Amino acid sequence: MEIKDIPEADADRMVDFAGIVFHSRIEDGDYERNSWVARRAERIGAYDGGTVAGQLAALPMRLAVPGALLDCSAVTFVGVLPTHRRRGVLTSMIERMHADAVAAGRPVAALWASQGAIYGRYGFGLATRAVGLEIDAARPLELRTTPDPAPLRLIDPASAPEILDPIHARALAARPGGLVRDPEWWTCGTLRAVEQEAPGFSPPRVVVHPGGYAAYRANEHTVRVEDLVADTPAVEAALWRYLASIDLIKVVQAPTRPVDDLLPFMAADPDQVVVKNGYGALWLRLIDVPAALRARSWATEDTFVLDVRDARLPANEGRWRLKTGAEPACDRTDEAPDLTLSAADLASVYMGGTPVSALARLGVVTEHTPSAVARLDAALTIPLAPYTNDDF
Ligand SMILES: CC(=O)SCCNC(=O)CCNC(=O)[C@H](O)C(C)(C)COP(=O)(O)OP(=O)(O)OC[C@H]1O[C@@H](n2cnc3c(N)ncnc32)[C@H](O)[C@@H]1OP(=O)(O)O
Repeated sequence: MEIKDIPEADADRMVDFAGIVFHSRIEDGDYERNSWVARRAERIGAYDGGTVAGQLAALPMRLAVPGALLDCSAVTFVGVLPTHRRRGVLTSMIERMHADAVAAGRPVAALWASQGAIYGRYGFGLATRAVGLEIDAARPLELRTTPDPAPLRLIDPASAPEILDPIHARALAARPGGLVRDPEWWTCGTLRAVEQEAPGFSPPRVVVHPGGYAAYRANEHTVRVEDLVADTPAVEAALWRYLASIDLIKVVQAPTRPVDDLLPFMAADPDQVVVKNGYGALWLRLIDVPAALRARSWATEDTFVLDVRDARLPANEGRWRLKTGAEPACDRTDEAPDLTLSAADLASVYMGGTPVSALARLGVVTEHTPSAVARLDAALTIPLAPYTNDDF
């Protein structure tokens, strides 16, 4: 098996290949979108002679982490032919992706996993989670927060990048976990014409407030919210009120919302907003542990010696003296460790979405110095839970 680049001319073949491994029929509009993803990615192939037996795409993106935007390999389109599975093909492609990310100086990689059991072995940890919300819109939505009265306007999605991006940038600064979106990402990704998961729904509609926006699709009785961000709870209230009051609509579905979304608390009748499900969203890989730890902002001034286990990227392996606070530092040390943890678990806690204390209680993070777990949790604390709503 030879691991090498897939040429751009074969980008469409990657879409066909994805159809085979995911057992799906990719419809017209979605085909174009997938082809666009394959073309803008770094394309890694596992070749068995002239046949592609495995593929992996890595999109060069920027990921919002607490207090910073980090270069990130956003990994997608991963698949191995059913004829070649469980022979180490995926492992070889991940090794190549890791090497590419190191060479490009990207401190992190991220992905959405088709199955949660796959990526932990490669040093990925589940870093953001999401919930699905549903509003009963057959009756008026009463809210405990007074909606901001500024007027809302529907805009042409073509003008969305210019109008929405500054609002989205503010949201990324307030809440980590999302990707920086360029104009193409807005139009071909976020506001794509066809959404395979919502057959029969309208093209995207975009409603804008000076301090927020909502992008949604609708059919004759349902609004499906695809993206909603707001500077303040009052703007959030204005957007939810609008969505729930559209004529003929009986239900508002929001399949991907932050785990600490205010809406369930904001509804005057809590039974009117149902939390449908919770699920794992973004898996994060700290490609360069010290660079990632230096880059994020920290809630407390403290010092830790972390003993990091990373068999896949040995440059991360060993003891790191981490100084948190206004001027973070992270350097090699021989001092005795306060905590021992895997690179995957460090990735899980890195954006503040998983408590170190939970992992310590599971027995997978070892505390050598009493209170080190509680202190690290305090240093990692962020005001809003991390949230990823970028589909790739
Ligand atoms: C970011 C994304 O794109 S997610 C999409 C992932 N793709 C899919 O789910 C499509 C369908 N599945 C596939 O294409 C393949 O089965 C893959 C990509 C999941 C795995 O590829 P393979 O080449 O078979 O994996 P590989 O042989 O390198 O496996 C390495 C290890 O992972 C384990 N593993 C692989 N797939 C799975 C799985 N689905 N569940 C649990 N363990 C798995 C293997 O058992 C092996 O473990 P070991 O090292 O202890 O022996």
